[in-house]
Amino acid sequence: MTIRHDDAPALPGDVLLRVERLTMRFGGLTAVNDVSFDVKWGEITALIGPNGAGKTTVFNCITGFYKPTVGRLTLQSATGRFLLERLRDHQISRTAGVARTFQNIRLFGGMTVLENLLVAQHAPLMKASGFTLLGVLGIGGFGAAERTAIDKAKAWLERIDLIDRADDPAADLPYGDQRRLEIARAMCTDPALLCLDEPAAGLNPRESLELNALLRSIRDRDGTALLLIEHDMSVVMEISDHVIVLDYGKKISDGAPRAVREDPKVIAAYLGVEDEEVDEVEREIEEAVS
Ligand SMILES: Nc1ncnc2c1ncn2[C@@H]1O[C@H](COP(=O)(O)OP(=O)(O)OP(=O)(O)O)[C@@H](O)[C@H]1O
Repeated sequence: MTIRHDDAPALPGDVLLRVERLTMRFGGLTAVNDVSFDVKWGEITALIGPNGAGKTTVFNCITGFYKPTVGRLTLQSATGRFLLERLRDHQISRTAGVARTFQNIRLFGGMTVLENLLVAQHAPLMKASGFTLLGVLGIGGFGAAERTAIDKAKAWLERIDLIDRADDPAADLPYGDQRRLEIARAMCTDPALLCLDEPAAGLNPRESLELNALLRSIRDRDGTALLLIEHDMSVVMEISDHVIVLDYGKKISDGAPRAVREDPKVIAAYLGVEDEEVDEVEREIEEAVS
């Protein structure tokens, strides 16, 4: 069945995902409150904010883990226009082309590094088999599809410098390598949008630099847009093109990294000051920069 939502309004050509008035309530708690933003093609967009600000909840709404209480999530890619809030999570990943990684690494630790990248390509392989045993045994296009899958997996292992570890169990890799493998696994599905939940968490400075290089190359070489939640401000400021800041479920700032970093509302949120003290923070910043 082809899923397309042609009744959704067209987005400007440079916008891949438009989040409009997104609200998510859990009983009496409003975790995300009337949040709107765009994710553009060819950009790395960072979603930041203090603990409990609602970042993961926004991710869970975009990727279909939660059904938003209110809001429209329009994704417009080469394969069509989709209203994500109407889709189930597997449709969002397979049909709309949204891939994600989690805060905690979720590789198949007992499988080899190569197998982890082949499992990610399960859907096209099964399609090539015609979902029949004869298909899997090589009648029809399965053999060619399998070779394509292996070639793609190997190309990604070359790119993340893990080709020499292809036959080792994924669990034996150092933490930073597991992170990059998880990202490569997500990229094996050829996503239009890659959502990364705290990709730099737990990395040492060298691993963090390798991660930055990988994320930039995904943006520049693969043309995949990235949306990431990140607490490490050096990573956010270094690689993001666009930053959105949440605090208590509301968007408080949205713009280029430098502008957001100097926004008094953002500084106040991170310092944990009350709303009425924001003016004071603003004055202090102005005095400091003048
Ligand atoms: N399934 C849920 N049921 C009830 N409350 C939830 C649920 N998921 C999240 N929350 C609440 O929603 C609020 C926002 O949580 P969320 O995890 O989205 O924040 P976050 O910005 O990702 O935080 P962190 O940086 O600590 O991961 C929190 O108060 C959290 O306790």
